[in-house]
Amino acid sequence: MALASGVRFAPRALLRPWALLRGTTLGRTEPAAGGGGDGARRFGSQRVLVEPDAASGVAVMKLRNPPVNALSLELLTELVISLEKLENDKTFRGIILTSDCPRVFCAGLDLTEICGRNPAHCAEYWKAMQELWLRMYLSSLVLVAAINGACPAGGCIIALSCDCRVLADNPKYRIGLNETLLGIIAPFWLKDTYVNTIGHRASEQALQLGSLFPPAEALQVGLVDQVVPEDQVQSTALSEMARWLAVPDHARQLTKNMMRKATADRLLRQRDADTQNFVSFVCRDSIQKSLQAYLEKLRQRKG
Ligand SMILES: CCCC/C=C/CC(=O)SCCNC(=O)CCNC(=O)[C@H](O)C(C)(C)COP(=O)(O)OP(=O)(O)OC[C@H]1O[C@@H](n2cnc3c(N)ncnc32)[C@H](O)[C@@H]1OP(=O)(O)O
Repeated sequence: MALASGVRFAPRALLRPWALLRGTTLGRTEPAAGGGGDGARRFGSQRVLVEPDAASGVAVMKLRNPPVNALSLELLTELVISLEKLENDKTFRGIILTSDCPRVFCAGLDLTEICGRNPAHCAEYWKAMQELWLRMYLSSLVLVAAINGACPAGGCIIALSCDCRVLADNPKYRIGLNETLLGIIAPFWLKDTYVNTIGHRASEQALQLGSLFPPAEALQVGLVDQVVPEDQVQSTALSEMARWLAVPDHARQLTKNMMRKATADRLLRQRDADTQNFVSFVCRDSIQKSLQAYLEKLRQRKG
């Protein structure tokens, strides 16, 4: 993790996700709709669409794991790989992260990955979640979240790992860490990310109550930086990106590292213990029952 002008400080090789991608189309490059030159070619995978613009050095990364962009093991893996690809390509200085699924930015953890699964699977899944958070939180690129849908729990953590958040002004698009409402507890690094963003007292309240904030409240508490009409989310995210890219990379990167390193190091120091805690917690019968009941409620809510 050497730190110097233009040097990337994101931890690398923490996970070897390639083996998980059997049958996916990661790395395929195709012309973007209406595009022509190299700068308009898009790439990505089955669940992550990347639209790079080499001229501006900005890539738009779209989550597309319908119906709700739940963070399945495959989606986590493909996100990590797409991020790594952009981090390693000196053409790119920023990523706008958004959803390709209508009305939902990201529904958080894919509960089917931790319901009725064996401890080894839960451990593999949790390591992939840690990996994504570490990579996003410490990314040397500017990450702007263009939040065009509901953003609970793990979805909120992904947004909070970005440098800036623009939320569409729709009362249905609520954002926050609602873990307690599922009968589960946010681990310390989710809590730390929350505290770093909205402060201790607001986090204390919001975490215990499992609050999901509608846009105006999310803006007021500092969970998002801008709330704009839905059709302006993308353009506002681009304007924000321009503001962040106006700062010399090395100064911005070193400052970001200074602000975030201690929080990330805390997880890096106790990654295995955190995984064991997660596994032993979610594998308890009582927790499995709550998760199952929550999933059932979600399924019945439909229609
Ligand atoms: C112990 C350590 C804990 C660590 C941290 C955990 C963080 C987490 O992320 S826990 C996950 C928390 N997530 C949620 O509470 C979100 C639940 N989902 C929703 O509230 C809604 O689905 C939505 C607001 C995101 C979208 O609403 P919409 O009406 O558009 O869609 P639905 O009809 O509700 O859902 C469609 C479909 O998707 C299934 N589904 C929804 N969320 C999840 C999920 N997180 N994991 C797996 N599956 C999910 C839902 O059951 C529906 O499935 P069916 O089509 O089969 O009925």
